[in-house]
Amino acid sequence: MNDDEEAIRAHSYLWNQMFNFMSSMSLKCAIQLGIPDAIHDRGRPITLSELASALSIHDARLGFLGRLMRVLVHTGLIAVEDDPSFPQESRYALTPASRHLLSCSALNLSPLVLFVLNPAFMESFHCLSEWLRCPPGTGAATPFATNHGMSLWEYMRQDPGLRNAMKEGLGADAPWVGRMMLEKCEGVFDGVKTLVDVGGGAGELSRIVADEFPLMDCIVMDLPHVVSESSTRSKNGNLRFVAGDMFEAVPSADAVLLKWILHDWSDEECVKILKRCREAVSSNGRVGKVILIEEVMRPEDETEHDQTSLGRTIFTDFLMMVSVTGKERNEKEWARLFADTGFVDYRITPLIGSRSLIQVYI
Ligand SMILES: C[S@@+](CC[C@H](N)C(=O)[O-])C[C@H]1O[C@@H](n2cnc3c(N)ncnc32)[C@H](O)[C@@H]1O
Ligand SMILES: O=c1cc(-c2ccc(O)cc2)oc2c(O)c(O)ccc12
Repeated sequence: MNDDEEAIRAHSYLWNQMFNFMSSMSLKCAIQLGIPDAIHDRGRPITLSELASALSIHDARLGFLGRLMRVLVHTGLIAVEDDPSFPQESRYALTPASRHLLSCSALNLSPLVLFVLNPAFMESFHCLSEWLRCPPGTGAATPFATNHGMSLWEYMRQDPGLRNAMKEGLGADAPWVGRMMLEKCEGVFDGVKTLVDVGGGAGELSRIVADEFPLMDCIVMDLPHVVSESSTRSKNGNLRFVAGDMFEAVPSADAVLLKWILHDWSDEECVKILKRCREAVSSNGRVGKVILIEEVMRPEDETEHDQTSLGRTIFTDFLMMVSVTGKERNEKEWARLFADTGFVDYRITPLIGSRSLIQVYI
């Protein structure tokens, strides 16, 4: 490769990196407009004018919509099919990726996309360099707090929109996690008469467990402003919500469930939470366990291009650094946390890629 060719390649790489945010933004716009659902509802590939009419977009904006569609085709979210009988008009079709944005999809990722791409997180990335430059002992705990003057949790208390987006975004995988938990972790709820889902949000995962085990008493514990908005019901009435602070106390139970909780917190904070969980499952003579749904980062997540996790865990770890005080952890880091809290053993069951269920024993 000569110098000119190398410079062209280098520039092209940089242009792509610079414009990467437009892939995310056009994805968000496609979800907000309901483009995947409109294509799906038509039952066949859709023309631009049909799409505009399905989305209630005025004819005067047809050209703009066409340019958005060109970006979505370019990024691979939408496919374009040319029908020989209508050579003038392209028809847009779903791809495997956009099928997972459909509201009828069991694995609908749209709520998580809308949550992650909310302005409160995105603005915080502008404060990353300022935050990194802070001398030790100065500055806010996170770039989010540098930007907003408060932690994500304080921000959530006063922003019902973001609170709801978090509930919907992180709760969306509950049907899938629930199914995996029951299929891949046989016996995980054997002997569990009382379960507490700590930081359980809307209680979607607990509802699935409660419906599967009608005799189990399922308690979702979350902060007061979250619980006061929760109305999820189980078929058998064995699901209830309690307000509490996991740093203070966790209700006594045979098992404590934490899904996407500990990755929000630093090691020191996790030890405090796990101590409260340990007390909950060992109180009143119980010999219970703690069940975590978390990423267990594997060596290959940091090196190889594995479609199931690569990038995802590196990026969720980065998001945890920017938005909260947490991080994604590998097995050694998890084992150290459990030992530091006085747990004697643990068992990891991979659910998909690095997303795992960890049973921690007292
Ligand atoms: C990342 S979300 C996970 C929600 C849910 N487990 C899920 O997977 O959908 C974290 C949850 O922890 C809750 N939370 C934060 N601080 C808490 C505290 N001190 N005590 C109890 N819950 C807390 C939040 O309100 C939020 O619902
Ligand atoms: O934006 C996120 C994403 C996650 C998340 C969801 C699913 C995974 O497999 C890994 C990470 O978790 C988050 C979270 O806990 C939080 O407090 C804010 C944002 C996100």
